[in-house]
Amino acid sequence: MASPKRLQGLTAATITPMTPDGEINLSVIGQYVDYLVKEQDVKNVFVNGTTGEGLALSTQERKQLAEEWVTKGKNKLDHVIIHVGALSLPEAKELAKHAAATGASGIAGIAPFFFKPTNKDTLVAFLREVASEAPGIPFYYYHIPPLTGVKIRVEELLDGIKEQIPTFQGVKFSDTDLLDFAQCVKNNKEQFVLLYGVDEHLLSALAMGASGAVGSTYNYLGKKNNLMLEAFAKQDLALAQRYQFCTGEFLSFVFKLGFGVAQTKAVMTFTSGIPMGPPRLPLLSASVDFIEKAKAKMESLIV
Ligand SMILES: CC(=O)N[C@@H]([C@@H](O)[C@H](O)[C@H](O)CO)[C@@H](O)CC(=O)C(=O)O
Repeated sequence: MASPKRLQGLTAATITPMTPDGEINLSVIGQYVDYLVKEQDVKNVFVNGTTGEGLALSTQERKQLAEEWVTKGKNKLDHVIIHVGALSLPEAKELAKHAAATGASGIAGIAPFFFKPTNKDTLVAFLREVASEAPGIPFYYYHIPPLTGVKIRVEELLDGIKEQIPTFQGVKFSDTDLLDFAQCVKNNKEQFVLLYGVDEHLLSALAMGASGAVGSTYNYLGKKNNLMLEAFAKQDLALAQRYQFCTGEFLSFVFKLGFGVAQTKAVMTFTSGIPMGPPRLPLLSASVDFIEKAKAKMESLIV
């Protein structure tokens, strides 16, 4: 599904549906695609990332999910980006090669985070080897220092990267360092796609010049966030703020209850009606108390 369109707008960081006994549940992916497209106006997905518990899945499971998303997304989704990052270089390369063979529109990779790259050159060397397994599709760097602990500034990383990685297309920037993000935009806006990944701050990133966003809340608040993008494009800042405050009100409420991937699965289950199942250990399922309170909050949201 190599897409001629440049990636922009919203991309849902997909959840990995699981059966009650913890197996991946491929049978609902088709329904999930239709829900995103029809109910949330979201036509781009980022598969096997943080929200998708990618690093908690086996290589085989990651491949099956990649295949299913590409197959079910055909003629419905604009972009299916497969996250192929792994701690082991051979595993990341295998996943990259596989994603390209399935027909994914792009691949992305995080920095390895057990043995960490200590400088830009070693990080680029790792990413280059991964990207070179999929020479026909775009590669995106997935920057998420709160989880990887790899804090190499993206501004520095992007300097000269195209010479090292010819398929380099952009960054999924999941960090709150808006100075670094702004420098990336200032230096590379024409050349690269710069996607922001902290949903509660998206409006600030749009003001900095973000090309779009990747995040977990676009699974269930995609429609409202699309309206925020529209309001921002029309320079209606007051309306854009109201939509951002709506996401903020929900997240600020659930953060106080304890919020992460497990809770995202629960929120998506009650919002979409598609069973997302439990998370995989060491994550634990959201409590009944969380689900009741989050559901009531979601139903009370107004713009
Ligand atoms: C740490 C984390 O999970 N961040 C999320 C956000 O969408 C996050 O859930 C949201 O901003 C709420 O904090 C995304 O950046 C992650 C993401 O895009 C992914 O799952 O690959």
